[in-house]
Amino acid sequence: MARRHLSPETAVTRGAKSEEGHSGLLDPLYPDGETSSHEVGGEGSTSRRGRRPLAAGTGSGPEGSRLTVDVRRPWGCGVEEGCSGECLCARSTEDASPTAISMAKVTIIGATGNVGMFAAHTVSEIPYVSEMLLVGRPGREDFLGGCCHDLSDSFAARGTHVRLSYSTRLADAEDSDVIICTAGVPRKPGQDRNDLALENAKIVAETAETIGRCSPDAILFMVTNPVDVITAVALKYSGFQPRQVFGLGTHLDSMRLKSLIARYFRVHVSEVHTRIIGEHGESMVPLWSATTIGGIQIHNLPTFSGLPVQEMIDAVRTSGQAIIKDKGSTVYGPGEAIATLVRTILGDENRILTVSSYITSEVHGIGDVCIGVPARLNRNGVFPVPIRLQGDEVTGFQESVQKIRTITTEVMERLEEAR
Ligand SMILES: NC(=O)c1ccc[n+]([C@@H]2O[C@H](COP(=O)([O-])OP(=O)(O)OC[C@H]3O[C@@H](n4cnc5c(N)ncnc54)[C@H](O)[C@@H]3O)[C@@H](O)[C@H]2O)c1
Ligand SMILES: O=C(O)C[C@H](O)C(=O)O
Repeated sequence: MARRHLSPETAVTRGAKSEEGHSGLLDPLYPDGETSSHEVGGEGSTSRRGRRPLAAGTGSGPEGSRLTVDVRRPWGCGVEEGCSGECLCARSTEDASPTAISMAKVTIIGATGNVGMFAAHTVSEIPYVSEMLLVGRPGREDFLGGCCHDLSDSFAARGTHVRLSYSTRLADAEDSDVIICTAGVPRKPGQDRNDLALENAKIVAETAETIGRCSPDAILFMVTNPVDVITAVALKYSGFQPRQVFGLGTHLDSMRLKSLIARYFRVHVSEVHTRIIGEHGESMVPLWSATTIGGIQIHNLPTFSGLPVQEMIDAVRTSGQAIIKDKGSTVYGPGEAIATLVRTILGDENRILTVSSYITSEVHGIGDVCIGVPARLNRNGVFPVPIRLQGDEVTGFQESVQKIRTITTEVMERLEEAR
């Protein structure tokens, strides 16, 4: 697969050209109509990977907050250079990142669902995405076609272009750089995410096996719940390396806590840096030791003593179910969180975000489980960052790991029995 490599400078030039109305570059290797899936390109849809979308960048600061200064500087505003991760973990030659930024194909599996559909919109805004494939189940062709049509109208309004296609065949995900999986049943009011484990594991095991065969170099991003268990299933059945598979994990929970803290202290969300690790679920663990406001450790703020810590954590724990009860599903939070992570990978940003990742011994020697931990994300995938926790955080994390490990083992056994 030929790739077009863009340095940041060429990226600007091409963005500017598109703004003036140029239709983009022709890639003679990939004329229109070559893919087996259904394509919905706007007028002037020309190359498979070579288009430079016009979308403004929306860079992410600590734990994913968007920095407005990033607009139209998709490679970052420079202020993040200090948190590239290199000071925290030695880089091996294995994970050395490419220096040029290449355009990417992103596939969304489960694209007819609430989260998949909105993720298609948010991911299409990422300036490194030149091609997007929406995958749904057989029988949903009209719906998928309608989604592509609707999205391409939004591109016209936004002034961007991403080459869009849809398919009901997973094999068309071939050559994807990132594959996002939102396929699976969502919980109903009153259910726990873990109630979905076996049903969704069956769907994901089959999906991951196919992806492992047809797109062996992709990075597989799991959203389906219970996301930690499902990430482990995807890792096993894809046959991928651990760096290639991760889940949305506690990134969304971290965003929810960030929002509550910012509101409490009446500061802009970008001033708050916080993390929740462990299960994306009941046993999640807030890291107050890693929480800062305006760069000041939260314990050093006199007002911290008045912070309703337990209420805040309870609110984060119950956020998903509260939204599901009121409006049926969570969409905007996960959709934006998905885009932040995809952008961090495709932009080779090396930011440290909290995702569900396979750990060996990075957190207090605990390992052999997929769970929410701080990890460095770049074009080569996801690399958990070795950390030490403080006080209650250690026992909280151990308990969370134990819970997820038990459910994962049970699900893996049941999957094997069923096959
Ligand atoms: N990790 C997170 O933070 C997070 C956030 C939101 C949603 N989710 C999870 O994402 C999943 C999707 O949520 P949603 O609200 O979009 O649900 P939805 O019902 O709107 O969409 C489900 C999607 O999965 C597909 N699907 C269902 N059964 C399938 C099967 N047997 N084979 C193939 N595809 C199948 C459907 O066609 C649809 O595209 C759920 O598991 C939900 O819990 C996770
Ligand atoms: O809560 C859910 O079931 C959906 C998702 O995990 C969320 O937290 O929004």
